[in-house]
Amino acid sequence: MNGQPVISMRGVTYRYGSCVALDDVSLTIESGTLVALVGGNGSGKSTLLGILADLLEPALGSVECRTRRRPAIVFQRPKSSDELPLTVCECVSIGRYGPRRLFRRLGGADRRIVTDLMERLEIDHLAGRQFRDLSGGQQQRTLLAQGLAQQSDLLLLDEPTSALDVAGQAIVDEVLREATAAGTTVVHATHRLEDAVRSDQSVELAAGRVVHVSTRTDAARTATRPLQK
Ligand SMILES: Nc1ncnc2c1ncn2[C@@H]1O[C@H](COP(=O)(O)OP(=O)(O)OP(=O)(O)O)[C@@H](O)[C@H]1O
Repeated sequence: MNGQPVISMRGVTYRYGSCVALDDVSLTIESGTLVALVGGNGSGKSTLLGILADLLEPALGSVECRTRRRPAIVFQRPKSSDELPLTVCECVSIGRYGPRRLFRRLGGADRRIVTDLMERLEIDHLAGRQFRDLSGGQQQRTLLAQGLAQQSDLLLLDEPTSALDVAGQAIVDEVLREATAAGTTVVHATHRLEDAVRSDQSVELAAGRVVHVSTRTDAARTATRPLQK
């Protein structure tokens, strides 16, 4: 099903009180692609992720999300992260509890998924450490593993590599590529130009509006169209 439109947004506007965070945004995202949301501080990237995650309700416009599962969203730094006494392994395991299965016990298959992801993101040696005691980059890899553990077909990431060193970025790039190759659609907000260049589609926001979209073909990335008024 790769290449099918999985998200269609039409004329989406979102306001925080009098602040217009998204202004008449239209966007189509295909399944199995890596999409970068780029733009300066306050341009609307996190708000757009919140809309895609169905956490925020647009004031105007429509959002059609043809995913089979609930989207997985990974925030930069959840507010609870300094309070909850969770180990890295427990933190990743949270991704295996669906909304209605909070009190079920994890089975062997769940534990294997958690272990594999910790190995893949090279945090397995930190499994027993407290999440709140980790460095920023180690926390980001743990939260990404938690998002991937949900095995959603739509993964939404808010600046997943902002605290990572070069080796960590390479690991995450590879893991995200594997995820899209397996059919997962990944949308990530980023300030890094190289993330945008490596993505299949790059969506640039400024003051809540989409000002440019570019897509990458196998041969090269081509600027397709300046968007909107
Ligand atoms: N909870 C909120 N209450 C009021 N205004 C908000 C709130 N969250 C965001 N905004 C405003 O909405 C606009 C878009 O913010 P958003 O966080 O989506 O931008 P961003 O591109 O993710 O920024 P950054 O790169 O700094 O993370 C900004 O003007 C911001 O001040």
